[in-house]
Amino acid sequence: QRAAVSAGTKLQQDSPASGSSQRQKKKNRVEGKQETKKRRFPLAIGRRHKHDHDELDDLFSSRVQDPIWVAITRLEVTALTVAVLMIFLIWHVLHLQQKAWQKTLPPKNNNKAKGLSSSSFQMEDDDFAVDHDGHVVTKKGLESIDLAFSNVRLEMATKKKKNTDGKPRLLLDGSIHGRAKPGRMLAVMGPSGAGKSVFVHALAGRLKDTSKLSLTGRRYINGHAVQGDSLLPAAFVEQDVNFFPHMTVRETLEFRVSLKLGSLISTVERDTIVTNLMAQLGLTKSADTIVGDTKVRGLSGGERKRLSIAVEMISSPSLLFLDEPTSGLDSAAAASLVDKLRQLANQGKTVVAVIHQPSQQVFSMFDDLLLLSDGRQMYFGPVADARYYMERQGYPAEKEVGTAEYVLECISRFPRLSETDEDAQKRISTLAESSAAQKVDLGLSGSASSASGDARHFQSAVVTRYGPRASIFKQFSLLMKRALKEAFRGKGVMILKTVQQVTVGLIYGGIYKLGNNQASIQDRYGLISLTAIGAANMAIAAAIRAFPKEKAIVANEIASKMYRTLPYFIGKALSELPLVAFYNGIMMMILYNMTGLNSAPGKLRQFMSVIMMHGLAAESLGLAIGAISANSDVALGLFPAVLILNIIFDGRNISVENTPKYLRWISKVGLIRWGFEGLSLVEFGGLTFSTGGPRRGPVAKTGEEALERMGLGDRVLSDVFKAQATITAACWGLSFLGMTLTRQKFLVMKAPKP
Ligand SMILES: Nc1ncnc2c1ncn2[C@@H]1O[C@H](COP(=O)(O)OP(=O)(O)OP(=O)(O)O)[C@@H](O)[C@H]1O
Repeated sequence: QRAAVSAGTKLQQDSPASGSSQRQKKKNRVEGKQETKKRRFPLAIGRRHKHDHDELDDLFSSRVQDPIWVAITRLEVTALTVAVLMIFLIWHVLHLQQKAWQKTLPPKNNNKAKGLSSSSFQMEDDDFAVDHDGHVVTKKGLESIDLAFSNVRLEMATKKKKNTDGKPRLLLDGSIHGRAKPGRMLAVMGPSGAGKSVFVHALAGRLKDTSKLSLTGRRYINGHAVQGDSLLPAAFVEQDVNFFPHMTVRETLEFRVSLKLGSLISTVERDTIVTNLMAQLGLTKSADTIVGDTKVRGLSGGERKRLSIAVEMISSPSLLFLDEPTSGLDSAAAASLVDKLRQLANQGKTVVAVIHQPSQQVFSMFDDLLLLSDGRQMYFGPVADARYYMERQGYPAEKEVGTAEYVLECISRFPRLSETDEDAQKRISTLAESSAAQKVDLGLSGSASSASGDARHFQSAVVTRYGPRASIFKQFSLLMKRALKEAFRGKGVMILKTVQQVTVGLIYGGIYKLGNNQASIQDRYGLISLTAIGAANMAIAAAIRAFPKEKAIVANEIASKMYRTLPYFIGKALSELPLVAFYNGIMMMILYNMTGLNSAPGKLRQFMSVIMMHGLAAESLGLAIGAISANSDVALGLFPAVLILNIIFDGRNISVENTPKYLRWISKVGLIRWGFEGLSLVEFGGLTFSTGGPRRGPVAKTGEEALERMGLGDRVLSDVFKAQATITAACWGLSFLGMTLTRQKFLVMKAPKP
């Protein structure tokens, strides 16, 4: 304000006609108002017709000398206001979610801790109890689960084509029946493509819902029929489990325990649970090793599998499904892993695992066996009886082989020695018929056949009913911390991106030497355009490459109700900010110092602000593409089209007038255009050019004239910031929507038609 008043007075004093005629006074008043306006809106430097260049320079110097003005410029005020508004908005949205979350919690009076101490404690809750060893156990009679199943049938609709009749394909034929008991391990085995994986997913209620598949069958828990709900109260260890690669084993477990058990436990209790889990699954030695992935060295294959079991054991499920837990492991590692499963079973847990080509040692650790071939059941019963059963069916072993190898050979669709193709098919059909006729005690209680009210009983006893136990704010803080750790620990990626930015900056810096002749106008536009395209390209590509993989992990975590989409997404978006600022800042500093960009006071700050907002908008667009795409291939496929559209409509390559009307909106949302315009306004604002040197088009003496020629005469920098903020916000919204809409849904097992 002081600067405005003094500059206004100065203008009045400097005016040659001050106090002479009324008309002149009026003119002075108008000019004074315009000047005041310019002082209030210093970012409106692109308005060439509103001021002349020298006055702007004077005004700038006077402001720069004023410490208050230096400290609080419109740019900082705008940034601060936006930041405060965003924090308020985020807080408000999280608060609303927190309220909704609280409604889903069990009544408070059941949620209490007893006799808490660091070494010995017990907590009680509707569904959980934490015992004195720090193990979390489920309650309500589900300490053990006896799971029976019958008539499991999975159909896939097919289209009628030349060589198909359009009949549905049977992936599981409806003959499958059996039982997994507490304290026992059931192995599901069969040749490749037999339907083992789809069967365990269907049984656990984890088969991804698609319109093509329909699933029927019956499941019973402890003798009671499960109705309707697809997800069983069980842990499921997928074949390929992805973790955040830069987190250590301990951090991964701490993160999950904190989210799953939230306010039920203190930090000391959390640590006890994590220590016990690591000891139980033989991970203590690797506690501080990062998990790693195909690119980052970390845990061994066996350790990673054991970690994936450990994270599932957090809520101490009584029933555990595993899809090929030994695949990719050598025989010693496979035996060690199955031994850990054996120990869990010995504690009373029910274990169901798909096992592919086990060694005899691994095979003999299982109690029961379900054999499948071509979606049909070949055998269900104790492992110990399998060999005798096959021999009784008339298929004796042709040579000295272990039972695992022998039974797999019996159910192979390929001919055995001295068999024709027809014989092989007949063998499979005979075994399928015999097994369908096998009597299996499903352990049904009297009420089992009724549409059981008890079904509700076990649905209510699982972690899935209430969702995450950590409050929304706790979820947000844990997720934000994880995202920041991931971002800053990926040193390889950080170094690579930094080198990339420095290299590109040095290439531009080595080539562009901007003088002040007429040719330099074109050079400036060229450099600015390349900078805007390069920064957008790097940020979008990086987000597209990294996000779909992360989305797959997050989708699983959200499906297991560890946390909600919103706190994850806000944490993710905010954690990106520091690195986006860092990478774009490096590039801008190099260009600013090497190419001779406009170095008037305050310009560097404006360059930095525009390029950082540009990087943020590009990163958000990358996130949005990743979020709406089914996988990284789709996202990478969309990338060139999105980038090309952004480049075409960057404001230089096609005029608005010649753009088809229905495409004009693209230029409004094209982030490269706004990046280009923002950098141009900062660069050209206040420049003067000599009239010499080669040129294209008419002479432009000032930066404002050059801007006018590019059609940017009326543009102001605040328009650019508004557009960049809007694009960022819209992309965040789209990403959130994409993540919510592409959330995993599971196929419900319906009762078979009578
Ligand atoms: N979501 C799905 N939609 C359609 N078909 C599917 C789906 N999932 C699996 N299939 C088909 O079902 C059959 C059985 O697949 P599944 O993955 O269960 O076999 P598998 O016995 O586990 O084999 P492998 O040991 O090789 O993993 C395969 O022919 C597969 O193409």
